[in-house]
Amino acid sequence: MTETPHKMSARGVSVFYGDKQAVKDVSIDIAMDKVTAFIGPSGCGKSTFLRTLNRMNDTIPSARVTGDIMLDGENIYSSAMDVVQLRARVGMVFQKPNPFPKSIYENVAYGPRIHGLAPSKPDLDAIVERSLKRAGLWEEVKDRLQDSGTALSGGQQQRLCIARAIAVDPEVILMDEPASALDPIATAKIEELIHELRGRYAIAIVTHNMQQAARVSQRTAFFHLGTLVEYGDTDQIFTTPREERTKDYITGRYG
Ligand SMILES: Nc1ncnc2c1ncn2[C@@H]1O[C@H](COP(=O)(O)OP(=O)(O)OP(=O)(O)O)[C@@H](O)[C@H]1O
Repeated sequence: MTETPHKMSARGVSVFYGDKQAVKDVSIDIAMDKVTAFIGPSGCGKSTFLRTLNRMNDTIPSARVTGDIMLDGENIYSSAMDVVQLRARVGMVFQKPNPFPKSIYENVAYGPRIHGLAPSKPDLDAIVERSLKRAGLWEEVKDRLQDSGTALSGGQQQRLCIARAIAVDPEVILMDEPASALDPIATAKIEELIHELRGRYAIAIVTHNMQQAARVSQRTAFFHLGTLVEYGDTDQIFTTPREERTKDYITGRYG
């Protein structure tokens, strides 16, 4: 695999829901300047693993995580870690767009305001504009910032959610099947956006869609039955997988 600086490192991570183990002893490094795709058949644990990276599983009462996850060398599961701060540094975009039932402006302004990132109204306006521009939505909404975020199309709502994540200046963006609820045109826009965001943020994306993984990522991790079977450069995983199970999956033998 090509050498590159790491942003996050997981070591020996397991996740349990009650007695059931959903993720088994996963160790992986998430590159600073690349898009990492998590692929694998339904139920293999890829979303569960993604959620360990910003402690989103903390919100599920039956979930228990063991192992270590470091963000710039700092253990995110240590008691010293402020989870609210962590989720600003490691933002998340979900499968179903989930804007707040508030204006487009407020959706983006809320995070920077509560994190104290904008001392004045002009500062906040500038953050909102910059975030919407980076999310490729500004031109479509600049004249109606006070309209409700929920009145936008599905694809626009998802880009609004990306703008909301960007607004608090994250270091990592996690995306859990961000385009699976969208039509092909909206999906293509999200994929283009992922290309544009690469380099500025470390990005990890769960996708069911292997073509999408091949298009948007530089690294691919293949999960099966809770284990990380193979991790490598996307080109290698899709052309010369080392593991039989990876080959079976990418050639469509199961999943
Ligand atoms: N909140 C939960 N409570 C109990 N079990 C769960 C919960 N969420 C997921 N699981 C179980 O953990 C396993 C892994 O699920 P997960 O959603 O992480 O897989 P996935 O690979 O992302 O699948 P999919 O692509 O279908 O979302 C599955 O067996 C699933 O049923």
